[in-house]
Amino acid sequence: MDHVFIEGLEIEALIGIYDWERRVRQPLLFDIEMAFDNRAPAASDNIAHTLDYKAVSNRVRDYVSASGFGLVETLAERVAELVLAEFPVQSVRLKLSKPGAVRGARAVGVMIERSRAS
Ligand SMILES: Nc1nc2c(c(=O)[nH]1)N=C([C@H](O)[C@@H](O)CO)CN2
Repeated sequence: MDHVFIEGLEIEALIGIYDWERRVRQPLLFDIEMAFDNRAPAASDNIAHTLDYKAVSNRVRDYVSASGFGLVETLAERVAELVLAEFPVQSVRLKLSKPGAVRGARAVGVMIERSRAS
């Protein structure tokens, strides 16, 4: 299966379980891989036939910027649900990184993969 991907999408959000984290926005990084058959857009050279990575990026940015969850698990799940519900992808693999959250680690976070119920 082909994929369309978005790598290193940086979005600031309210995220975290500690009191101080409820008062400041923190940077998050999203890597998103979406299963999508690219043969139709390749044949037509028409953006209308693609899974438009810019449209997905804008939608994810709007959602994440307005969110305020405690756990990265919750946010990752909601973003995967949104992508599956609003875009014609078979499945989505999502890595959510929270840079600088743990001293000594470049980033921490979660990776999930979700498929459309068939
Ligand atoms: N599995 C998780 N562990 C932790 C989370 C989380 O969202 N998922 N969150 C925190 C704190 O918010 C942390 O990021 C602050 O540095 C701790 N562990």
